[in-house]
Order: sequence, then structure tokens, then C-alpha cells
Amino acid sequence: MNDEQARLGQLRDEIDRVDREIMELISKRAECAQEVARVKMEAHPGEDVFFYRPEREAQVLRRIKDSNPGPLSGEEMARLFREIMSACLALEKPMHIAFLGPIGTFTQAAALKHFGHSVVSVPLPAIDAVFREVESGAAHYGVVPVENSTEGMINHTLDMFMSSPLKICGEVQLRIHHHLMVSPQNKDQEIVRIYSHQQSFAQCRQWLDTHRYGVERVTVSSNAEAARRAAEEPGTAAIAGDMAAELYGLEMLATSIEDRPDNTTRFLIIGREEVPASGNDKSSILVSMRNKPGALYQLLEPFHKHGLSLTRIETRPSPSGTWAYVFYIDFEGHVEDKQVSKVLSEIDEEAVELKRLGSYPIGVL
Ligand SMILES: O=C(O)C(=O)C[C@]1(C(=O)O)C=C[C@@H](O)C=C1
Repeated sequence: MNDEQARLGQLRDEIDRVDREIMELISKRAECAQEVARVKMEAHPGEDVFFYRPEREAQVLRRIKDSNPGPLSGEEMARLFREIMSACLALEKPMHIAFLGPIGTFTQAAALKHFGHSVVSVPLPAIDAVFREVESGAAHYGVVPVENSTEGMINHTLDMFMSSPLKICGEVQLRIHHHLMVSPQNKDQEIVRIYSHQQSFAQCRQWLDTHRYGVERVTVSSNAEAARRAAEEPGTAAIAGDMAAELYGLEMLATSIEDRPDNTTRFLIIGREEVPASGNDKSSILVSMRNKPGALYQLLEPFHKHGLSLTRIETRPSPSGTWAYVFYIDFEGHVEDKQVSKVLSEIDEEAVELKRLGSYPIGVL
């Protein structure tokens, strides 16, 4: 045995020993989670117990990120703990998560990033179907896209909140990388058609105009559907993400072709109950004001007066004649905070209608 082999042998023995310790500790943690489930059930016999605690998960992940000693990055360590917590929660109660499908979409990637892989993920064909699945109780939570840094708001999601009783329970951001991909059998063929979702075409417009000018672009219902078609049809390619490429065994012709290097989509987690404060939260509301001069000023003034940061304000057309404008507003803070309740009661005095969509932890991962 040479020096290298001897040294590698020692290090691998050490890794085996550490792995055993990690396994014992993870098992201990899983037993604690099982005990937590027993305590929750005993305290609420016969009731619908909420095993998933978004505020607690955000606190755990923040603590891990902040106290991580390295050499792994804080993000990487939090990702590992995300999966451990996901497996612990599945022991308490397997969670059903509805998302805008089909399998292989960026929304599924966002759902797994937020909840970890130990959930039952339920693909649905449309944003309103995700809302319905959660409203009916068939799924515990849902995941829907709400805004993209290149293309702006996903209005369909915003409009759903006007009529839905669901609450926003969390948010997750995903860096979106688009790739041009083909079936390995079609690799050397000329591409005459590219399939993708309309949002992805929009996010890759300049790249396409420069590198695939004149090739037919066909819009389909999702990136995963684009990948499925490219896998079957000779002479075609798809623009989609890593998950779809893997699912349909496609090969990349060009990677990360999005026009903006920071292309990011924000997704919302929707559920049936309100989330207690986690210590670093955001809130969302829908407000309709009377159609009179100074209405927007009246709406925004309480935020300034009480020192609350707005993170987004969007105007949407009213669904009925009585609503002149509907504003969708995100701001920092939780409804349990004194400042937030002051702002909301001041807005309530002036507004035609104020709908609290929920307070939820600012995305950690
Ligand atoms: O603290 C709880 O209430 C738990 O159920 C434990 C635990 C965890 O594994 O840390 C699991 C699931 C919850 O979503 C939050 C935390």
C-alpha cells in the first residue's frame, strides 16, 4: 500500500465513523419530531392538527444558515437541513402539495425547494385548479408562481386571491435557467420548430432572435410539455429547465439562455390557515379604494407614517363595477406586529374593501 492509499484509507474510516454519528443524531431528531406529533395530537384530540409549522421551519433554517461554521456554505447547509426536516415532518404527517404542473415544471422545483423531497407532490393543469385542490382540503398546501424578475407579475395568481379564501403561508424564489434541448436521436437534425411556455419565450427573446432567428416558435402550456414534444418530434427542440430535461432524457444544445442573468421567479405557498410570526415576515393585502383624487396617497400614507417598507404594489382591474381599483400590496412585517395592525386599521377606514391575504416568513432558501 502506498502513502496515498494509506492516507485515503484513514480518511475514509473517519468519514464512515462521522456518517454513523450523523445517522444516530438524525434518528434522534426524527424521534423528537414523532414525539412533537404525539404532543400536538394529545393537545387537540379529534381536531385537524397542523403538523407543518412554516414559522418554525423558517426559524430553524435561519438559525442553521447564521450559525453554520463552514466549509459548506450557509445555503448548502440549510438545504441539507431542509431535507432532514422534510423527512421528519413526513413521519408526523405526509404532506400533499398541489402545484402548477405537469411534472418537471419550475413550479415543482420550487415546491421541492420549499418543502423538501419527502412530500407527495400533486401536479395540476392550471393555477385555479391548484387553488381549488387546497380549498377543498384534497391537498394540504399549494404552490403557484406569482412574479418573474424579467416578465413581471403573473396576473392570474393575483386575481385568484380576489375570490379565494386561501391564505399566503410562504414564499420561495427560484433562479430560472432556461436551456435549449433536443432528443439525443435528433441531435444532428436541423431544428425547424422550438416549443416552450410563453413566459420562457419572453425570458429568452433576445437570445432566440440572435441565435435561432426565423425558427418557428410554438407556445405550449408548460416547459415540461415542450420537453415532452421535443422528445417525440424529429426536427424540434424545447426551451425548458433541468428537471424537464432529465425527465424526458433530452440533451442540451445551449445552456442558461435567459436574457437576464438574474432571472428569478417568486412562488407563493397557499394554505387554509394563518401563520404565526417567525420574526422576519412579510404580509400581503388586497385593497380597493374609492375612485377619488388622492386615493393612492391615502392608501400609502399609513405605511410611511408607521415606517413599514413596501416590497410591491400592483394595480389590477376590478372584478366588479363597485371596485374602482384593486391594489395588491406586499410589505414587511406581520399582522401580529403593533405597527402593522395600526396601518391596517387606518387603511380599513378609507378603503372600500381590505382583504388580508396573510403574513408569512420571508423566504429563507
Ligand atoms: O416543531 C414542530 O412543530 C415540529 O413539528 C418539528 C419540525 C422539525 O422537524 O423541526 C417538523 C415539522 C414542522 O413543520 C416544523 C418543525
